[in-house]
Amino acid sequence: MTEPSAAERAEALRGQLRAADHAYYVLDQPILSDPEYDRLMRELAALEAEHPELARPDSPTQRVGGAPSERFGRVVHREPMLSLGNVQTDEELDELDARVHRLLGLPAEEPVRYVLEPKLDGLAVELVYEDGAFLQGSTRGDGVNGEDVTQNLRTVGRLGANRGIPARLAGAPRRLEVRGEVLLQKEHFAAMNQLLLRQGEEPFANPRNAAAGSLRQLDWRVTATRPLSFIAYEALVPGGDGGAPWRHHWEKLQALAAYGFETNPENRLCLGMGEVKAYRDRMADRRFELPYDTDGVVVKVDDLDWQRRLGAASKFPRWAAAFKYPPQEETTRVRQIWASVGRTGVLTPVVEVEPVRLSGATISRATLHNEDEMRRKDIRVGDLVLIRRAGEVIPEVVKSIPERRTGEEREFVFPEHCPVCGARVVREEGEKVYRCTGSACPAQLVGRLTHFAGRRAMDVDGLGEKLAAHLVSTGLVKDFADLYAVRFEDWQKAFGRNRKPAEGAKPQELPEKSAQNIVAQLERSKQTTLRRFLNALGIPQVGEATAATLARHFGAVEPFLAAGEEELTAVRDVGEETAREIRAWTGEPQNQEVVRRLLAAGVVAAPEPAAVGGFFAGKTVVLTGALARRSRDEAKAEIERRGGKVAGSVSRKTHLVVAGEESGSKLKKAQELGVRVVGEEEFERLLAGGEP
Ligand SMILES: NC(=O)c1ccc[n+]([C@@H]2O[C@H](COP(=O)([O-])OP(=O)(O)OC[C@H]3O[C@@H](n4cnc5c(N)ncnc54)[C@H](O)[C@@H]3O)[C@@H](O)[C@H]2O)c1
Ligand SMILES: [Zn+2]
Repeated sequence: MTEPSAAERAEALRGQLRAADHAYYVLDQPILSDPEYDRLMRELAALEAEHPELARPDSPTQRVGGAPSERFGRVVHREPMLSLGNVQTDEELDELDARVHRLLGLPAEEPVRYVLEPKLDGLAVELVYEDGAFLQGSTRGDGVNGEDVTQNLRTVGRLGANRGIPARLAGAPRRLEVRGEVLLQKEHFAAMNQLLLRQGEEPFANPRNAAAGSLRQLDWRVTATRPLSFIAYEALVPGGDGGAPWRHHWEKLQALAAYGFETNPENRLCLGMGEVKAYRDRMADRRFELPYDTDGVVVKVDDLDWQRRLGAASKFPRWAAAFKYPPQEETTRVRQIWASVGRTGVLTPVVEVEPVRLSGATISRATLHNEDEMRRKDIRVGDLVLIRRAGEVIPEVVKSIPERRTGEEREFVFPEHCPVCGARVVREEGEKVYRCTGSACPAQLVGRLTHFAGRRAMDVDGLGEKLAAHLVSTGLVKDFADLYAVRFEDWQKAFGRNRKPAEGAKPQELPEKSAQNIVAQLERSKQTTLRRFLNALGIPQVGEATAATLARHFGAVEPFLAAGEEELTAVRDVGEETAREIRAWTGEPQNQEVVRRLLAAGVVAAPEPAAVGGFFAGKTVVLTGALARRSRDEAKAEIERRGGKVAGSVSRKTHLVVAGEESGSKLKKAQELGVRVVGEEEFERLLAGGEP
């Protein structure tokens, strides 16, 4: 086969991009991930730059958005609605700043004033007001021709999602064109998808598509049922901004708020690139805390006269650009699906995917919560799927892309028998999940053991799934208490199996060392807190939070074991069902016996110590880059639980910087200021109470 010529490749890329544009802008159901789309776009732009004879005025590199759908009336934008150029690195940001200086003839040392705004991940609309009244509203469309969605827009904000789109403005110029983003807040998105599911309709892949799909309805009454919000970020007056009462973008934003629009409280004025970068870092840290999705920050030259002088190049203004975050979504292929059996016997589909980079980490597994979800999303082995990671550690499988199937894909069938113990698998009436019915299922026991040893439970480092599986399969461990009775030579054997000794090491040295290690870990784990201990037991309905409540209430193991249903119900935040489940567990003589043996082995479950005096107490910590073991939120919660504070940017007041994968400018800053920097391993050690 011969390589396609540049002309053929360019044509193929244009075809792919046009199809993707149609799916994304017109149908609101994308068939590519954003990074895939961006890669194709960059390839095409590079080809066209290298071979100018291949450039076409109608190429996707030259055009904004997609063609407006024929289903809507047409609105011609008086001023075209442009896209935003992309910058991805510090160097590109500096280039942007240098270009602004050059084009305006400013001295290099004079800092430019920029307005920084979160890049909202919704869809852009334009609203026309005359004499203060809302006249017409439209989508961006192809930048010049938008879709008339006036009626639909009138309903935005009616459900109280935010102020929405005001019907009348206070004190606005005679004709005013307002631009901004229609979006769905994350919680509204989740609730809306739930509702769509219950009605048997197709849920949306992400809040952006949901906002676009909700607004671009033929029947405005459907739009009215969707909790859409609007945030304004641009205002134009015919005759140039000369006819308008403002000279700076920042003033425009203030004016928009005064007219009655919601503007973004996160917007900031920044002087020079140092402040621009600091803002970007701060927002990157906080992005998952914001109530809506953002996919970057937008940098805009503040001075409107300068904006005019800078103008635009094809589809991008030269006075603004978007700094995009690492992608949250990617497409990848499903290699395999299998059912994993958890500690409560629930079978969960585990989806193994071809490894991809996602918000700063390499991903090879994704979750589907249960069979219903797998069927609904129609995920098959061999499928290309869209996966999404929004703050959590393991990403979620969002959808399959049936448009890109080859016919080789296979559906995954849930086994009728437990893949581990062979017992029957049942799905009870009204239950969403399949469960292994084996009362002595080793997989369940392995699940319970790893939970018991988990970081938030007894915290036995090194007792993972593999080791637990070995202990169970050899019969060494039948319950938690057995763990503390395993003999040293059995640990050695456990570590010796299937292992090649390390290069240069004497045989047996490695297993011996590992055995010493685990014994030390187990010994250490005996000094624990009641909260951790109760969590470790894996009592149905008792997670970390309930364990903490119970620990506070009872203060010791014995009164907890003795408590009847009524007393348990009286504990704050413990409902009747939970109380019943707890009592059923503690009422089981076998369970009582295991607890007694644990205590006899030397486990001491003390009441929670006050959080003072630990390493993190009173310290300010900055997190940067992606951590592999915890989400940002979890890491933050752990630090706060120990009396520390998490800040967004590095300063002289910072005590510690935790640097995960792909940490950037904050790491540099910390090194400049001489702030202590630790990696993930060290951070975990400090959290576990290790010596600083
Ligand atoms: N997955 C796909 O198949 C597919 C198809 C087409 C486009 N896309 C995605 O869309 C991108 C191109 O879309 P685009 O042209 O809309 O560019 P863009 O989304 O990169 O940037 C322009 C848009 O940013 C938005 N925006 C958000 N906050 C803003 C603020 N504070 N100020 C100004 N504007 C703000 C506006 O809607 C504006 O139209 C691609 O890079 C790709 O990621 C994906
Ligand atoms: Zn089983």
